[in-house]
Amino acid sequence: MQHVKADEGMIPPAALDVSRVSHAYGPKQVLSDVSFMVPQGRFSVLLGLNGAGKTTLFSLICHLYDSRHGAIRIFGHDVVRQSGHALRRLGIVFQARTLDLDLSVYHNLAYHASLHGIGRGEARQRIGLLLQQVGMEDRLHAKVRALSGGQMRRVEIVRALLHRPPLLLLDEATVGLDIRSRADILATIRRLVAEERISVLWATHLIDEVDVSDRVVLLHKGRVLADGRVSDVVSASGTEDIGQAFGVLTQSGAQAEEVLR
Ligand SMILES: Nc1ncnc2c1ncn2[C@@H]1O[C@H](COP(=O)(O)OP(=O)(O)OP(=O)(O)O)[C@@H](O)[C@H]1O
Repeated sequence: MQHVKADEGMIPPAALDVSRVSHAYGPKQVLSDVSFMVPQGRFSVLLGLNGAGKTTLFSLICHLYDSRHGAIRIFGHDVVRQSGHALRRLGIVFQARTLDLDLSVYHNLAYHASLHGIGRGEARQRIGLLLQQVGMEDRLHAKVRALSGGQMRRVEIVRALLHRPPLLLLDEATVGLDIRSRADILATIRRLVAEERISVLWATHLIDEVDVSDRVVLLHKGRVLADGRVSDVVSASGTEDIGQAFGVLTQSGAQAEEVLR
């Protein structure tokens, strides 16, 4: 699979370019030579079982840890050497909830906006607009503690988008939500991609969150087994759908890597 580099002439850089990244916690190797790209303005899925290494990868992308092996670029900016340029283009929703339950929706968001140097007037406007986009404009002054799990996730999505990042990463954003809330959150993000042209990497272990028109990166035990359009991954694995492809690839490991990369 060909990976286009950011500095190749007229070709626009990928929103996210992960190149040959490895990571170990002490002696435990959790990512091995991981490479893939997230194209601009598209919804891409990072699909992997629990423990595949998705959260570790996200931690490296947002520079919580140094990636000592390999390189990560956001719109062509290296997250280690040009972290300011790279990280201001990135919004992230972590798996664990991180809102202050005792503050209102507005105060949680306004606090975050001020950390990004967004003035009070602009922050108020932006918060209003984004809450409207996620269908929560009527909850501006509600205490976060009073919100449902799905509503809290929406507030976290708004918070991640306040500084207008062109790339949004979401780590198991629907975990712990009921079926209806899961579908609503996913639809909201897909609409943002279609209407605002933001680039999204959606990490999940749930196959039913993958659409046939998506791009998918299949991560298993710290290795990328497949990377490309869902239809290509499915046909290259000789199966009928991404669920079957996932099953085949995760059972046949290295052999599958030969077929699909
Ligand atoms: N701080 C840490 N120290 C040691 N091992 C860790 C640490 N964080 C994660 N791991 C291990 O690294 C592997 C990958 O974990 P990671 O959380 O990145 O996977 P994941 O795909 O996000 O799974 P999940 O959805 O369950 O969080 C797992 O075996 C996990 O136990």
